[in-house]
Amino acid sequence: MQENNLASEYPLLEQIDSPSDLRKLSMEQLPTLCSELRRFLLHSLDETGGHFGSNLGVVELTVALHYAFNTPDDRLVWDVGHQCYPHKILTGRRQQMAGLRQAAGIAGFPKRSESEHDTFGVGHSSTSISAALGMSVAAKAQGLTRRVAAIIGDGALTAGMAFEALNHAGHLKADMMVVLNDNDMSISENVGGLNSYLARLLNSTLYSSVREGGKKVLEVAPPIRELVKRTEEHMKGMLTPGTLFEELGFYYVGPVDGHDVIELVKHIKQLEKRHGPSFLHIVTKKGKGFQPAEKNPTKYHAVSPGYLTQSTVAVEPVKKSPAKKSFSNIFGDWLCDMAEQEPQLFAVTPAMCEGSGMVEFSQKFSDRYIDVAIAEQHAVTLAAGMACDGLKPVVAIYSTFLQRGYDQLVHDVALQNLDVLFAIDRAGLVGADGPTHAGAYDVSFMRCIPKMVIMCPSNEDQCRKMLSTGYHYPGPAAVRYPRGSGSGITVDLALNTLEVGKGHICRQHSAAANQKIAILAFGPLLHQALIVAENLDATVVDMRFAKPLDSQLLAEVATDHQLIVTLEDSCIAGGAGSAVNETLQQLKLLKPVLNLGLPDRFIDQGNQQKLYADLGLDAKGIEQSIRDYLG
Ligand SMILES: Cc1ncc(C[n+]2csc(CCOP(=O)(O)OP(=O)(O)O)c2C)c(N)n1
Ligand SMILES: CC(=O)[C@@H](O)[C@H](O)COP(=O)(O)O
Ligand SMILES: [Mg+2]
Repeated sequence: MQENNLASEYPLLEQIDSPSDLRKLSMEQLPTLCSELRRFLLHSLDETGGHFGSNLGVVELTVALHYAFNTPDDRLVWDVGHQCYPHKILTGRRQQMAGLRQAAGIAGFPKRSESEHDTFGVGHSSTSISAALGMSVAAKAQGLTRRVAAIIGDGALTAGMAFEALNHAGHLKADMMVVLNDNDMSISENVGGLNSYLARLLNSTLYSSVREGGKKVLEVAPPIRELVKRTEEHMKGMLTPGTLFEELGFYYVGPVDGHDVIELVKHIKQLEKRHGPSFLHIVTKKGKGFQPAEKNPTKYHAVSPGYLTQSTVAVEPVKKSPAKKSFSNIFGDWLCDMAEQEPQLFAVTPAMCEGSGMVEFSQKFSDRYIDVAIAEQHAVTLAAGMACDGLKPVVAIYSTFLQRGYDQLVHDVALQNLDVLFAIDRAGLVGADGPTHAGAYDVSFMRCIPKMVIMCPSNEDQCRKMLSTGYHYPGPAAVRYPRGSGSGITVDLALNTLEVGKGHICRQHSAAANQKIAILAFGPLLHQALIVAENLDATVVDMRFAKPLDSQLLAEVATDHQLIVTLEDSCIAGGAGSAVNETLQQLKLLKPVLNLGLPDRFIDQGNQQKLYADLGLDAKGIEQSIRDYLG
């Protein structure tokens, strides 16, 4: 976006390089600023793509918070952080929006190293209340009168962690504000009793009018304040029970129109004077101001570049239609096919139906489809319970989000050897979402769990076979596959299985090979290994299982080769390569081993393929590493 265009198109917005500039505006100018900001977002995201509906929905809220609070000294803590673009624009990063979610550009989530305004790094949901409470505790300990607010969506509020924090904040009577941005949506429709409860709160006009009446008097006649307050409390007790949030110790205000920026500023200013925890419940529309997104917020949760021109015609956001099926689609197809013949198959998702490729299953097998909301821990233990009593649960979960359910995986599933299949999507690097969403650690954190079977498909066909293998394996099993598509290989539609713990030699070095090198690949990087092998005349083994490792094959290969190279799209620390090292030691086969995989550091966002290339995990880089190792 050209800065010289901004002067004419965004006259107010271009005056704002920090929230202190924003605070120079009059209240009356704020609605105009909001419409400029919304327009800016629409155009900026047309160039870069990114999270969409949530950002359009929080324009007024973001302006109001920065206007009412003295940021960055006061703290704003965003939950998930996918709605932080207006915040980034108002905090000096307007021009950097052109590089949003790109390599060397600004991140798509709040990031402490990027700005003092990003008070807490995030990407996973439901952390904001805990973090804000921590900041409130710190402010008190240091004698600071700092205001702190957590901004959380109705989806993120469904996670246990959010409730743990509410419970504690009420107990501490902490000086903090929770702003609930209720747009009645998660990525898909929000589910659960809490969602119904919020809807009931919206409908209880009686309660709102009592509170509204009370507030008006409260502002004009201080002596009557206590009387009104007591009457209000009394009425609440008589007419409706206190809200859940009041019961937890919060002063609740709402529901408030989250698109009325002036009202929002007034409410926030009122609340920030109070001591103790307060709860501002605002109602917004996901995708506000862009009709196709308002109508179809799930499709517009995130967009690809170029959505704007075409969606005004097509109403659907433009997603590049890939010729090849993604691994998520391969999983979704397998799920439907397996469910046809297995009546006890149930599929569980923690709020990631679309991303996990489960839309068709959710429609065809609605009675066996379970969206637990954003509740990964619960998803895993729910599956454990189902497995105890005769069902065959399949938990579809992103690698990064399984981190949330780790104790449940160990203690509730594996320890009891329960028959649960984990379909782990987004394994490896994911690209634009960056380090918060990288599926880098699952092999390492699962490998140490007794009884786990861990499968790493190198292509789509193998992925399907591994899903069937894991499904029939009578214990905890995981298949981990990457974001996006594979090579487009034809998939055998039969529901065949593989032998557990068996690898496969794909290519043998020739008799004339100078150095006998064996590349042991775990997962989709096998294709890069095969290219390298042509140049180096190496053996290539598709190991398939990170656990149990094919130690017999490994022993054979180690005996016959001078160098073993392990290759994986997960972190080397404790990964599949480490399993090879350990096994070789146990077998007393002390061979030189070169472990290639994700390095022991967090990898920033960027184009997925390019990131792998930059890390030396494309054919060229792998060959170079091997040549360097051999000296
Ligand atoms: C622990 C975790 N699980 C799942 C996700 C994926 N995710 C990102 S945004 C989102 C929906 C959040 O809904 P809400 O908080 O209501 O925000 P909205 O998108 O409606 O603005 C989900 C499920 C995540 N980021 N973190
Ligand atoms: C913010 C969040 O956690 C999700 O919206 C995530 O960005 C989805 O990622 P995919 O695009 O890989 O489904
Ligand atoms: Mg929501």
